Amino acid sequence: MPVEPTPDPVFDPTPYDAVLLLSFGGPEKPADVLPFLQNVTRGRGIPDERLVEVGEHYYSFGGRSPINDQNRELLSALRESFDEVGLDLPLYWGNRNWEPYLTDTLRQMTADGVRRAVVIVTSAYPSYSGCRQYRENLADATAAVEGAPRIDKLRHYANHPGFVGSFVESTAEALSKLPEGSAIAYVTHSIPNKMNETSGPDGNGYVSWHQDVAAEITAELQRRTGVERRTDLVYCSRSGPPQVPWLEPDVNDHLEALAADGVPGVAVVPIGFVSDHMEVIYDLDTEALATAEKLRLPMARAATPGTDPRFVTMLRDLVLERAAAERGEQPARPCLGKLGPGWDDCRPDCCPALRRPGAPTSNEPAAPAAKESI
Ligand SMILES: CC1=C(CCC(=O)O)c2cc3nc(cc4[nH]c(cc5[nH]c(cc1n2)c(C)c5CCC(=O)O)c(CCC(=O)O)c4C)C(CCC(=O)O)=C3C
Ligand SMILES: [Fe+2]
Repeated sequence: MPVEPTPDPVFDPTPYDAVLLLSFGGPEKPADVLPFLQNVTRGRGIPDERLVEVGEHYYSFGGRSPINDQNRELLSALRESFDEVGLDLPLYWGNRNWEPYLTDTLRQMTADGVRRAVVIVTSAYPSYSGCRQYRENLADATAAVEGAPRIDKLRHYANHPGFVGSFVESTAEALSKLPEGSAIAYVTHSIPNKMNETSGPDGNGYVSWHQDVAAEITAELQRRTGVERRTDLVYCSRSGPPQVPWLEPDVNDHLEALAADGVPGVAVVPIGFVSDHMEVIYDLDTEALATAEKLRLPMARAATPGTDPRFVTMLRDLVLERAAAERGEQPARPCLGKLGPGWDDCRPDCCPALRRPGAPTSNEPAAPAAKESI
C-alpha cells in the first residue's frame, strides 16, 4: 500500500469533550423483534410480507441481533485505544432504532455537561440511509433535548487505510481457504437506484465509493500475490416494493452466475458493513452460503472490521484529525483510491431523502416533512 502521511502525533481532543458512537441498533430478545422492525420501517413503504420474512431471520437467531454486543465490544476497544495514549474523553453510545436510543443518550450527555462531541457512525459510505438519515436523527434528538451538545460527524471512512487495510487482511484470509483461481464478490447493502443516484455531493456516491474501495483491496492483494482474479460488486438485503428498482445483482444471483461460468470458488467480502450483524450472519452466512452449497461452489466469507486494531486505531485517528481541523489546523487526511478523503460537513443538498425535500443538514433542526414510501 502507498505510504500514508502519519496522523498528527499530538493526542489533543480540544475542542471535544466527548465521543458518541451512533449505530443502527437491533433487537436483543424475541419480544423486541416486532417493535424494532416497526421502528426501522415506520413510513418507509416496506411490504408486510418482507417484514414477516425479516422477522423470521431474527427469530432464527433466538430473536437477538449481534449488533448491540458488537457495538459494546467496539466501545471497549475504543476505550482501551484512547487510554493507551492518555485520551480521557468519555465515550457514549446511542442507536437509531433500539435501546439505548440516541435521544436518551443525548439527554445523559447533556446532564453530564458535555458541550461539544464528535460522532462516529457505524456506516462508512455516503447515502441517505447510511449518512443523512443518521444526521436527521442527530438533528431531531438535538432539537428534543434542551441544552444538547453541538455534535460533528466524522467524514466517511470507507477509503481510509485503516478500513481498507482491515478488509485486505480478511479477504486474504478468506482466499487462503479457497481453491486457486477463486473470485472475489464484494458485497454491500442494496439501496433503491434512485437513492444511489442522489448519494454524495455529485450523485452516485454510494456505488462509486464502493467501487473505489473494492479496487483498492483488489490492487493490494494483487500487489502481494501477483494473482489476478475476477471481482464484482454485488448486493444483499434488498427490501422495498418489487416495482421499485434497487441496486443489482443480488449476491445469490451472482453466485449462480459464477457457478455457471465455472469459477472454482468465491470469497464473499462484505465491504458495506463494519461488523458481522444480521445482514452478514443471515443474508451472507446463512442464505448466500446455502445458495453456494446448492451450487457446490466453495465460498468463504471475509470478516468485517469489528474490533480489528486497524479499524479501532483509524477511528481514534479520525477523532483527533477532526479535532485538529476544528482548531483551524490542517491535519493529514489519510485516504486511498481515486476519490479523495471524505468531507467533514455534508453539503445541504447531499444525499436527499427520496421524495422528502428540505431535509436538514448536520446541525440544523429537522424540517417537518411527510415521510413517504420509497
Ligand atoms: C445502506 C444501508 C445500511 C448500511 C449502513 C448502516 O449500517 O447504516 C444498512 C444497515 C443495516 N440495516 C439493518 C436492518 C434493516 N434494514 C432495513 C431496511 C433498509 N436498509 C436500507 C439500507 C441500509 N441498511 C434501506 C434503504 C432499507 C429500506 C427501508 C429504509 O429506507 O429504511 C430493515 C427493514 C426490513 C428489511 O430488511 O426490509 C432492517 C431490519 C441493520 C441491523 C442489522 C442487525 O439487526 O443486526 C443494519 C446495520
Ligand atoms: Fe438496512
